[in-house]
Amino acid sequence: MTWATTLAKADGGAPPFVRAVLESGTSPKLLTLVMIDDGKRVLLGHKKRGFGMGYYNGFGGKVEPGETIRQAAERELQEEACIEAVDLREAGVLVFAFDDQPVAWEVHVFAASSFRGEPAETDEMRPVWFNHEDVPFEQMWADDQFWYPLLLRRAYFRGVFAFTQTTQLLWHSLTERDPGDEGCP
Ligand SMILES: Nc1nc2c([nH]c(=O)n2[C@H]2C[C@H](O)[C@@H](COP(=O)(O)OP(=O)(O)OP(=O)(O)O)O2)c(=O)[nH]1
Repeated sequence: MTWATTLAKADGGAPPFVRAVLESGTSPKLLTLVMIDDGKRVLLGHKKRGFGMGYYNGFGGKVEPGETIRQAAERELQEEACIEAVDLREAGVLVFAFDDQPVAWEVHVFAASSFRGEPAETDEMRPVWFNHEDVPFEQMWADDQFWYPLLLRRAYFRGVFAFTQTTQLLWHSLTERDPGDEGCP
């Protein structure tokens, strides 16, 4: 997570708990998030249970043992929205540090513009299309408003976000990157 540590030192520096968790040597918890964006509208799910309940979000969840991050993204999209992405691409990576958790969350964001199947409501999500200009940020995670513009213009992004009380955003640092560029941000 070298890039995350570098970002944590940028923009005035993250709260100390962020650097502590990033430099602890403990592997982050890996999660996925799939955004369906047809160029004019995004497909979001209204989360019915669990972490982030009540928020609109893309589809995703924890990476299970034995699967790749991409396989996890495909599985979660099928499980939560009943669809299969046709042109799934890596869109960015978000690292979340919470002041009450010993490990960081590393969320791998994927995007697709087309899919097979018909989005359907599941136990976890109720799918709803939103025009780009109507994305309901007031009913979404507080960090989303910062990286959505990059997602929608298909710029690869990396960000580090610090939360307290689970949902209150304290600090963030975000960078736009070329996915093939492995140098420092
Ligand atoms: N947009 C956005 N998504 C986030 C943020 N934080 C965060 O965990 N997510 C995403 C990543 C995952 O897709 C999802 C959380 O995963 P989850 O708890 O639903 O995982 P899961 O489906 O494996 O869990 P479960 O229902 O089996 O318990 O929320 C955030 O700040 N913004």
